[in-house]
Amino acid sequence: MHFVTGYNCPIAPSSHTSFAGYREPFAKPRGWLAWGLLGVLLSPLVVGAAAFAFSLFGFDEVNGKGTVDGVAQILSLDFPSFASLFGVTAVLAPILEETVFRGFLLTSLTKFMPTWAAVIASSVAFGLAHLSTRDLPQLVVLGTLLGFIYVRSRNLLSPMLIHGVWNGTVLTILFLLVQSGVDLKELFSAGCGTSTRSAADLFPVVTPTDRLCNMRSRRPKPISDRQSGQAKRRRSDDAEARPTKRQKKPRPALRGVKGKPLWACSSVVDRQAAFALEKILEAHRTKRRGVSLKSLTLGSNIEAKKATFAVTTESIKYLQIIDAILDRSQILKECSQLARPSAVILVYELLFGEGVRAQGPAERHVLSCKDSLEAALSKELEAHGAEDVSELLPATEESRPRSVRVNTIKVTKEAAISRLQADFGSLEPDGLLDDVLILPSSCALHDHPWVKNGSLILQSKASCMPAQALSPEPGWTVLDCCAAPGNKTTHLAARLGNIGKVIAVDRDPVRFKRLKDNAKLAGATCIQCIQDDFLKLPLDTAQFSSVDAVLLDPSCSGSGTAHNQVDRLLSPTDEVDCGRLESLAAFQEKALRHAFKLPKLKRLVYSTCSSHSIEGEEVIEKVMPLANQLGFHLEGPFPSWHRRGHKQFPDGKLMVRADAKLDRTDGFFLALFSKTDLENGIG
Ligand SMILES: C[S@@+](CC[C@H](N)C(=O)[O-])C[C@H]1O[C@@H](n2cnc3c(N)ncnc32)[C@H](O)[C@@H]1O
Repeated sequence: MHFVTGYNCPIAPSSHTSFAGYREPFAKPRGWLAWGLLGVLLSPLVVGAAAFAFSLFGFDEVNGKGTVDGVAQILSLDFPSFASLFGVTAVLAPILEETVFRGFLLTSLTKFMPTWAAVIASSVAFGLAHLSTRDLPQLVVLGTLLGFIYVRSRNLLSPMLIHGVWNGTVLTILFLLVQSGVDLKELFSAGCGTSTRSAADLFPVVTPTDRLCNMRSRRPKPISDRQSGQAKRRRSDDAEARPTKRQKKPRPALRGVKGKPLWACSSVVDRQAAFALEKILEAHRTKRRGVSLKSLTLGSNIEAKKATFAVTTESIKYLQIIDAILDRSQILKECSQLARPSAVILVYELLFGEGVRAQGPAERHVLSCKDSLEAALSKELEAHGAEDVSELLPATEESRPRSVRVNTIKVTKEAAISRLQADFGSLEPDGLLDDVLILPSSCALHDHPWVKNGSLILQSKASCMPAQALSPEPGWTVLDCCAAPGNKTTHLAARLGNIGKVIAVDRDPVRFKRLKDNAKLAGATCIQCIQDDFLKLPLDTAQFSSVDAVLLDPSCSGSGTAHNQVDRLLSPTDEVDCGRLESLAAFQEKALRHAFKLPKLKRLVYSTCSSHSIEGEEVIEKVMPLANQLGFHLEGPFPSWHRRGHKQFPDGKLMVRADAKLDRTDGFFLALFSKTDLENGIG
């Protein structure tokens, strides 16, 4: 019997006598089933043994997408979808791939090489065609088994049967996992070294539908139905969420108890919030710095950013009381598969948020404990003599207006005003800063198309002060000494009209990448990025002799932006780490002294988002003698701005401050040095 013309390639006479029989893919009608069943039995053993052997050589550490990952992205509880996916992976793919790789390729290769070599070569091609480095070794082994069975049975039905049973079994296992509440996307993104990862390695779904699945997975996933008005906002947030490039999902820590995978929240927002909460609590526990609520909830890989941010911050606000409720109700003791962060989020949703729907096992468990959770809440209120839960919440600051900087390299201020007015209704230009617009706090700007294309920059009003204070002239060369992520750098470029040069320096590789990306997004072609330690730059050499102005915005305690920091919510005390402040201040002074080495320097702005004078006025006062000696004086920028440096410092009135609470922006400090024009006697 001949198969589809074209796949049944006529084989030219060859020196390898054993191939003649493969001209007909179903040449041997009898015995194919026995070979097929033998292959079905052998395949898990052979592939499993191979996976184990490869892991001994470290192959299991290879990263990248596995063939099951794509399937995991789209597999749902919906049976018709599963049935059609089953048809593609367990029936169509085996027929097509066995026809191509065994019926055609293997057979054709036997013309040029011994049969065993053709089996291996076709298996390598089979493995490579799946475009998965991670699964390549197992795919080649599986392909070899399929080729061997084909050679022995001389009937393409045998490898088709094995291939179909393999894919069908893997898909069914995945489906059963989904049904038992396991989130496959999280399971397979859990990183190297977990048992789930090796399970995925062991069972690659062998089908080109992976690519189809990967393509489909880039579409945003619809969020669960919710009833309230806020729920509608969330749904629209999710609908807006367009995953950028490849969606990088947050990787939750899978801490299976007794080998059981943990339940994830079913809704994207709750799942992301639980992940953010886990990371924040971990960082708080270990006193690790650099974990930001914003990047965990508003980063480019996050779907429905605003809702995720809201649920995470609200849960943190309620954390103490939710912890007490969890302990009183003991609902975590009864269930080892519900991790505490997910429980916190779901209890928040159930008791204080929008409610919980019985979508998955985590939700179902929390709902089944509703009575005991409510009883625990009542007892907690009673214990504190509180009438309402609001009496137990930490005091939080009122929400601030949003400020946005118009990137004048890309759009005019007028165009930005009319666009934002059309989108949000009310807004007002800032009275002090030329290119800053102030919008109501309710405006969701993170996903705005003009923010995404770099026409608008989300930047606090205070953080826009330094570039305007420095006011470099078009054609100048400006050195931004501690530049990343580049908010002020791109602002400088805009103030230059993109004419001249901004040399942007940062030593942190991760932040440096963001600096470069932000410069590109802003269309600021006059920015030259240098990844280096600013303190090591030879500023007194010819290389920097063209620098006219400096912006020094060094690392600081960030105490002025503490209202954005979760630490405040987690332990709302005003504890100050004096040792850290002193070492930051020492670096700031050193950096400032270093900047004054520039031979042609005319203007220098020093700024920090700190409310501590040790990082502001004190640094300036210490460097003042050197500055005076070099012919610099303090200029008082923004004379109409009321908040100046602390009064106890003689030059305080020439410095600028912003107070986080009173000025409803970041707490900030700024000082401007200007070269005294000795010739004209202007000082
Ligand atoms: C406050 S942030 C700068 C924020 C930036 N000006 C902006 O507006 O986007 C301080 C930066 O200084 C960088 N930094 C700290 N020490 C440095 C050094 N010795 N050399 C260069 N960069 C440094 C940090 O990596 C960090 O990105």
